[in-house]
Amino acid sequence: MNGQQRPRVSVLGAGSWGTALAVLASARADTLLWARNPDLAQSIAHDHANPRYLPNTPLPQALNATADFQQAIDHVCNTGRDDSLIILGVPVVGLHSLCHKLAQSLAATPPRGKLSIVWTCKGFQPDSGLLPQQIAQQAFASLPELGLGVLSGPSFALEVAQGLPVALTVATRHDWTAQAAIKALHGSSARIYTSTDIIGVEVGGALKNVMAIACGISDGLKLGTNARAALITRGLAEMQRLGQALGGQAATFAGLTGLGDLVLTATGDLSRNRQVGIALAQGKGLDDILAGGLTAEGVRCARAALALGRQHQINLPITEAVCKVLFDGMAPGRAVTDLLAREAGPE
Ligand SMILES: NC(=O)C1=CN([C@@H]2O[C@H](COP(=O)(O)OP(=O)(O)OC[C@H]3O[C@@H](n4cnc5c(N)ncnc54)[C@H](OP(=O)(O)O)[C@@H]3O)[C@@H](O)[C@H]2O)C=CC1
Ligand SMILES: O=C(CO)COP(=O)(O)O
Repeated sequence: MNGQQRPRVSVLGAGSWGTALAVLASARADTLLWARNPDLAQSIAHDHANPRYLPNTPLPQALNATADFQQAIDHVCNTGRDDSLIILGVPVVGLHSLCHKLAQSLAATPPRGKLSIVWTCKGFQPDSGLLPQQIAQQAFASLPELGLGVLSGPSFALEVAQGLPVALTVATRHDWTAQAAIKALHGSSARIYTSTDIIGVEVGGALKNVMAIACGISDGLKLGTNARAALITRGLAEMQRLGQALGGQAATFAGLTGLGDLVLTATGDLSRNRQVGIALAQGKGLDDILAGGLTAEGVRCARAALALGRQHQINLPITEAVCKVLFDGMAPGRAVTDLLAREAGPE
């Protein structure tokens, strides 16, 4: 691709996943990564390193970074092209404020061509139980010309930043948004699949983190691989029950963003949610585990998932057990005993 043909991408949020996606995009698109911390932006732009979130991982020279929010918006708004893309790389707790900041900026400087925005966070908003798509739709309600979607799937940031293969799904109702994500990311190391089931994709991403905590607890207690397989399978059933009640499609949960991400996160030691479960099983307290600012979305959204389950009269026994360990001080071993002691029932 020459400079004329390359699409433009801005990634907002320079944590581990935002940075890894910016690395991926920089091979195919003119990519600008926005970090709210000026020192981090400087380090990415000049030293080609993100020592806080991806230590010991050299970043491509082609990847540029800034702490100037408006510069990141102008980068994709001034093109007059229809494949410009903004990727939101912040956790669910940061999504509301980032979307509103972005909406303000786009209202003041409207894009010259079609602009797509995809978010990458996995979870429910802790207090409201809102899915990311609901947060984004509210924030961008006055800008109906934008293409909105979610990018999700089994993907540890470190492996993506190292150029290892990955498959992701972009779920959107706009074909041109799917095409923008494909143009920016689909290539030799990344396969991008498309979907229109935004709710199914988002519920899979949210619930797999809770199940990864459960599997971490089980593995930390050394309950064996049979127990882990049971948790993954019954966790998938829980995910699908809640997801369908919220409007997701059954088939989505067997795909990359459901089963795929569940298997990765429940078994892969790079998972922070799994690490939380292991640490809980070792007797560590939640406050100590999260003290360094660890992003473990399953902790933040487990309660919201349980509340949604109750609201829709969906039984979520594994989620409930995880909540008891996380927030009610129940010993991990006791939570397992209680799960096993339930009445027998049809699968
Ligand atoms: N890491 C991974 O492997 C993957 C993560 N995800 C998902 O991506 C999301 C982000 O996770 P991840 O990158 O890992 O998290 P990290 O903890 O690595 O980074 C979080 C980033 O978000 C920024 N941030 C937080 N709140 C705000 C806000 N209000 N406004 C602007 N920036 C904000 C932080 O900025 P600062 O440094 O200034 O605090 C930081 O750059 C999560 O939902 C996660 O589940 C999805 C797939 C893979
Ligand atoms: O979402 C992820 C992989 O797809 C990352 O998992 P963790 O947030 O548990 O590290």
